[in-house]
Amino acid sequence: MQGNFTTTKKTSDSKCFFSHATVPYDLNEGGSVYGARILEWADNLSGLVSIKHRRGSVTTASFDQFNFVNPIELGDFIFGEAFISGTGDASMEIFLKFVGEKSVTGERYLAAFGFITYAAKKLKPGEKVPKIEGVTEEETSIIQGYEERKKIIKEKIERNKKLTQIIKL
Ligand SMILES: CC(=O)SCCNC(=O)CCNC(=O)[C@H](O)C(C)(C)COP(=O)(O)OP(=O)(O)OC[C@H]1O[C@@H](n2cnc3c(N)ncnc32)[C@H](O)[C@@H]1OP(=O)(O)O
Repeated sequence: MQGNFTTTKKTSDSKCFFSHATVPYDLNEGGSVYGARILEWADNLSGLVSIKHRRGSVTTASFDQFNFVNPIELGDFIFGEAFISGTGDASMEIFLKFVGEKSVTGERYLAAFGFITYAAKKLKPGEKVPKIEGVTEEETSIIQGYEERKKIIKEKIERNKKLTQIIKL
């Protein structure tokens, strides 16, 4: 039986936050936070957001873009924030930012930001993931760019089909 499951949810329904004081375990040999640590936090945070948005199982489909803007030093605080920035039929795009903060002075800087796509698993026939509506000006503005980003993602998926045929196993 087919049904119309489409609803709209607000970014505030699924937005998630991360906070952490950097410790030696987080560092690379150069003394700043290891990029892969930030990617792990990012994937974890996006997983929470996408599960809360669809209230069902999900999987990471792609790190569409991730930008390391400023290094995070030992002792700095790091604050992450992630929200749904666009939805397709089965996919959810999550925007993330990580802001560093000097623990003593409170000076803040943009450490990293990016977009990750998650895909909903086990959708019922006719079911789509809920659409998204921004609450803050920042969220609404980022959501407005979704259609343009989705176009680039579709082109990438088509290019990847050719690439996967030539990648040797
Ligand atoms: C949280 C974790 O640790 S998960 C572990 C890491 N992730 C994995 O192991 C996932 C492995 N990959 C897979 O299972 C599959 O490739 C999937 C589920 C991601 C995609 O499978 P597909 O058969 O391509 O599914 P399908 O074509 O229906 O795509 C589902 C949605 O994902 C989107 N999608 C698929 N591949 C990509 C990609 N590379 N980049 C961005 N979006 C993608 C599609 O556009 C589609 O979105 P839409 O319906 O909103 O247009």
